[in-house]
Amino acid sequence: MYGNGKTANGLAPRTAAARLRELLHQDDHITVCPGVYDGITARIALQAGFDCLYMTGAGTAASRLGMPDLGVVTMNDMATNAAMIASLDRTVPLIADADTGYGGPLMISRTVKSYIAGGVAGLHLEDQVVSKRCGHLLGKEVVDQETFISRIRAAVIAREEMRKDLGDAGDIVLIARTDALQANGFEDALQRLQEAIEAGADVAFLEGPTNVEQCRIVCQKFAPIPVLLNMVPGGVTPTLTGNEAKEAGFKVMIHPGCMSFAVQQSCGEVVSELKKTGAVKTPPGTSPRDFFTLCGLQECIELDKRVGGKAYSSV
Ligand SMILES: C[C@](O)(C(=O)O)[C@H](CC(=O)O)C(=O)O
Repeated sequence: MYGNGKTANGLAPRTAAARLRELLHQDDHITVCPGVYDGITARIALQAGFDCLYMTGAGTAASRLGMPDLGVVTMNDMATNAAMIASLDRTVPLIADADTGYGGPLMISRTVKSYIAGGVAGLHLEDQVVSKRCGHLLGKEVVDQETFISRIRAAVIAREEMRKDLGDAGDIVLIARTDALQANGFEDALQRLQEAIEAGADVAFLEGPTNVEQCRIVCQKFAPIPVLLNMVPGGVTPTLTGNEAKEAGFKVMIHPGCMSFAVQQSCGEVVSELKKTGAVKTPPGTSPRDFFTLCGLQECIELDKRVGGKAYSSV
């Protein structure tokens, strides 16, 4: 950024949240976000040209802790991971899972502020109990509606405080997620989302709709408030394509498991081959250079050159 408040291309800089808000309010458009959880998966998704990424909590728990999505990750695990991913390409907004907010209202405030400070464009906050689980597992428990709304209020106030200090850079898109459908039914889940929107949330997220009719109803009820669809393979929601989800009325669709499940499958095959034969079959053209290029090798070399370095001139 230059002293006149403009970027190198002469345009006013846009914050991550502003970019996400723009995507969410485009007519006849659904934003499809791959679920990423580390530097490699984020780089792969960026290279594929997605205009928004999703940081999955399940993937973060699995990749950072080797643990299932059962509420084991802490705010620091999540905020650090989200900030790293958001930093890889500031022009591509990141939506990050914030689970239950990791505690009471004071902790939720701290979580929201940490995500904003890390450059996250949007986060979702849910109404499961703190010992939560993946929304597509059975036996979920939710907090009462009043507690859920106090979580949303805590997030809204944290954002207000950040905006007061930082202006637009203090903004973040708040996505209210309810898991109440499984235990309390559809009407209760809709009511929870309604109150969350009234409390200042920007996007509604009904976790685990079990049929397309529920999808259509939730989108119709909240329009023009954007509604998010969580597409989990093997989960409780019927599989919809991007177009089908758009037709149902969704404005944003996350695929949290798309990378983790692919890694489980493809790495599983590679290591079982290695175990069996003692050799690894790599596709032709694979090399360290190729892999590091995915992770910004060229930009690193350029930076070193710009400061007069020659360290990588013969890499
Ligand atoms: C969206 C989600 O919160 C996530 O962690 O990515 C999970 C997805 C999953 O566990 O596969 C969810 O609760 O739906």
